[in-house]
Amino acid sequence: MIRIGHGFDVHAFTEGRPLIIGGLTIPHEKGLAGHSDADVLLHTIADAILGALALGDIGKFFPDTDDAFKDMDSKVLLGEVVRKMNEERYEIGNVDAVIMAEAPKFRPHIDAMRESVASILKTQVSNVNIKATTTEKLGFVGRAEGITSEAVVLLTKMEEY
Ligand SMILES: Nc1ccn([C@@H]2O[C@H](COP(=O)(O)O)[C@@H](O)[C@H]2O)c(=O)n1
Ligand SMILES: C[C@@]1(CO)OP(=O)(O)OP(=O)(O)OC[C@H]1O
Repeated sequence: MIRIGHGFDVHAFTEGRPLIIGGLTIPHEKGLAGHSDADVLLHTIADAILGALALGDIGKFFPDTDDAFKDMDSKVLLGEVVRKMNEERYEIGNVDAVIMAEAPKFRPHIDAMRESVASILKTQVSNVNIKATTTEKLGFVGRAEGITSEAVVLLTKMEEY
């Protein structure tokens, strides 16, 4: 049994916060605004997994009106979604994600990001692909107002012994 899910998220740039993407702090002059640490990539992957399981979205489980999730580490958030996925007896088949940002350049960080995401997802690095693109200076991403990300995940049913 396999299930597919799609995730999408956007966060605006802001001064005075670190840029945290894929669980890593990426050197940049601005970070992202959010109720949590605003890790747009991990939120996207969490939403894709919840989508595949028809469980809704991250706002349902981690409302941005709840102080408990203020400045939350999104590695914990995604870890909790992975726990729900395993509870439903599913595991990651593969993930393919894209980060859309005018800057910074993510390519030097992609391998470390894949390791970080794979470890949270409890899967092999070869099951995680992360891409980056600009939007050729078009739109809010092109004006460097924020970062957006999309992902698709395939989940596979765990073998029963
Ligand atoms: N924030 C980004 C954006 C892009 N890259 C890498 O550059 C390649 C070319 O991007 P274009 O948007 O000009 O097509 C892209 O394929 C990525 O490898 C990046 O690292 N960080
Ligand atoms: C993660 C949560 C909760 O702290 O906050 P944000 O960092 O604002 O992220 P978003 O992707 O807008 O939605 C999910 C929120 O509930």
